[in-house]
Amino acid sequence: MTTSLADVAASATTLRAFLHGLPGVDRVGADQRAAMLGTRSIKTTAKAQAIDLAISMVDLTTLEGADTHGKVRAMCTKAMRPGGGAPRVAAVCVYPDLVAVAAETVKGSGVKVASVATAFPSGRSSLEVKVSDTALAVAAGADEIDMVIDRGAFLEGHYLKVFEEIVAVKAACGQAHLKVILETGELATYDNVRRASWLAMIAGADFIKTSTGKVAPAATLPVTLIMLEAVRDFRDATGRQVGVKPAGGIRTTKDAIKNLVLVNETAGADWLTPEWFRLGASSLLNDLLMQREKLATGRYAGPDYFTLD
Ligand SMILES: O=C[C@H](O)COP(=O)(O)O
Repeated sequence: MTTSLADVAASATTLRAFLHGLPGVDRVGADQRAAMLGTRSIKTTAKAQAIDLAISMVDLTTLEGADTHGKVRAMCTKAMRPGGGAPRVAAVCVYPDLVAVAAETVKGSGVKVASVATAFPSGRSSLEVKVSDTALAVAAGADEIDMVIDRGAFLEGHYLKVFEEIVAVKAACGQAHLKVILETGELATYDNVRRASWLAMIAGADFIKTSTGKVAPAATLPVTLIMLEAVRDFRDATGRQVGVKPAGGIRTTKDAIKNLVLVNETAGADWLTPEWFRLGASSLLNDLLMQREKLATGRYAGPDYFTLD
């Protein structure tokens, strides 16, 4: 890379020139490669390991207006001890006002608390509100902040505005990790997914995340593939590793394993840990646990065995 990234973000013009200078995404190629990797089969022993790895990468999520303290506590208990000897999940993900309840429940377990600050899911609020939303969530005990980008500004080409918001939210995070949600289902093109990925990483994202789970399409394989290519290329260019989190619509063990194959074949094995790859999902964990049980015993557990998400 001939220009340093500090120079890239020096002005709206340089940032725009850099993002529009990224190679275009071959749409057909990306769709075909994702489809091809999605059909790879894996051996039974590898499948058992893949299921446990996937469980350890789950950001177990509840993001409903009707969420209660009781629901969040129950979800946290399941996150810490999914049952049957399965590993704990990576994190629980909740709205900011429920961070304190989650943090108290998972304390000392190693399960992180993530929160969707910044006027999630639309992001339609002032920067002051977004920064304060973030700071309050961190003060309440959030280890990770999942912010949404301003898709309106991005689609109008106001990249510096999006960049500055991410920088401001990152500053408000302090020690907490920042996941930047691109909401790829609203970005219209794969080229935009690549541009938004780079924009977020240049601005300081620790993770890039596909979706809020409130917009369709959410975490499609081609979009995750493009984001994995972006983090791989960003590390080659800068030496800094950024994580990836597909989220929204990932419900089955099959979906989870397809994602793991994609990670391995695209970004590489360095990303195959919960530190660098997460699966944001509200109902995936139950299917992973059921398939795990099936592999271990040869039969599915009864319907009452697992708590419903
Ligand atoms: O961040 C995670 C998503 O909101 C979860 O979406 P989901 O309910 O489709 O699994």
